[in-house]
Amino acid sequence: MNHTNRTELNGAISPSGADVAPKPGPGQPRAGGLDGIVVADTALSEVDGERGHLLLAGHDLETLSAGGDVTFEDLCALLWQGALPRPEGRETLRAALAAGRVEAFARLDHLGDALRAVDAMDALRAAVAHLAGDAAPAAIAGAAATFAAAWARLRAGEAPVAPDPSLRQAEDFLRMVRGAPASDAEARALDTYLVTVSDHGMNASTFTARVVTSTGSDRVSAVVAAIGALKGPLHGGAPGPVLDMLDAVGSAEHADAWIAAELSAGRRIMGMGHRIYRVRDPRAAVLERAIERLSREAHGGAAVRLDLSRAVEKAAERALEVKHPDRPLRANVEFYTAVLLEAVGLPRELFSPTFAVGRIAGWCAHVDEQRRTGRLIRPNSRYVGARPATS
Ligand SMILES: CC(=O)SCCNC(=O)CCNC(=O)[C@H](O)C(C)(C)COP(=O)(O)OP(=O)(O)OC[C@H]1O[C@@H](n2cnc3c(N)ncnc32)[C@H](O)[C@@H]1OP(=O)(O)O
Ligand SMILES: O=C([O-])CC(=O)C(=O)O
Repeated sequence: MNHTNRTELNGAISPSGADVAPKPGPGQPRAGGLDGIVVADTALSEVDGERGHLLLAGHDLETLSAGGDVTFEDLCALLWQGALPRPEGRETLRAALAAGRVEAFARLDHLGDALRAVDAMDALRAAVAHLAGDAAPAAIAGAAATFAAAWARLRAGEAPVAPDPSLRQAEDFLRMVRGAPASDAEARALDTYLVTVSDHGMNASTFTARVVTSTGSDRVSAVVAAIGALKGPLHGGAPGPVLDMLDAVGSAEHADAWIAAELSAGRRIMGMGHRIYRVRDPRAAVLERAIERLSREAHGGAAVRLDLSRAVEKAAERALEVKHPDRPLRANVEFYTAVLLEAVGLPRELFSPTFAVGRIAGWCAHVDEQRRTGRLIRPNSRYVGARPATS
């Protein structure tokens, strides 16, 4: 490792190269998390953590999502082909994702016990692993929606619902999970969610997909590994626990006491904090607006949840500011993910797989970009174990 790289690694190794890990000062990154290290050039997304902006392939997320009519298919075109589609391109992608769902449904009886896993992310990981290694992005994305929905049906003791290839991914996913058509307002809210989580710089699961790709491995291996990374509670596993938290708090007047008890027990508040954002995650506001829109158009119940979540968010912000005055810990995307996905009628066990259904768009785009522009990703480690005794 050269001198520059030594200092880049979070200051974990001193500029002199000595094996000393200096204790980080207040607000300084700690060792081991690769904070601040650029591992790839990408044209897919930019996360501005200081100002709270997310750019998706040249489009500001807030602008992209403002009308609530950009679909997951549009976003796939943007990330996979570089531009939002014209109407006929939209139709091509809709058909490709629908074909992926239909092919996956035909495979359901050939997945061994994959869909009998107790955990939905275990099931999704095992089921996606059955796809052919270099399956096309739309085939993987469509299959993920079918597998996740089939898992939920089997878990509820019901038969999986066959896809309807005339529908777009968001409306068919809701239909396959719930066994009844979704309203237009619900499908549009889910589209906004899938678009919002589709890509996010070098997050842990995307990095995982790029590392796997960098070895020359195939697309499905990269996506399977990424699903494993997304599963963890510090990444895509947070929204289910956010809903558990809202249930446990119950009403706004209990929020401060509940948050204080969690923090004094040494637990983290799910849906709060972020590696990159030092302000509120801009996606939280986008999802909040989508929930408001949905509650105006269809679900009055979502408004009640929204009020409670805002109260809990404020209580968490206040308590975390006292506990970590040097480290802004604000709401991240997972906080309002929980409220939105509940409002469109998805069970909480399916929140992380639904995140994966959206993020697969980004993973597949990164796999292709890594193939085009990257090289083997292989950082260094520093040995701190025993050495043979010298005579
Ligand atoms: C899609 C996504 O992946 S968004 C993230 C979803 N995950 C969550 O919401 C889980 C809760 N949040 C967290 O655990 C963190 O904020 C993370 C993992 C998201 C980012 O963490 P990092 O940048 O690695 O910060 P790190 O883990 O170093 O934490 C810094 C300090 O803040 C504290 N902290 C960070 N987040 C939280 C939180 N949500 N609640 C309580 N304390 C927190 C840590 O305990 C640590 O305190 P210490 O210095 O006293 O040990
Ligand atoms: O960027 C991150 O580290 C986590 C995140 O918010 C995401 O993957 O959407």
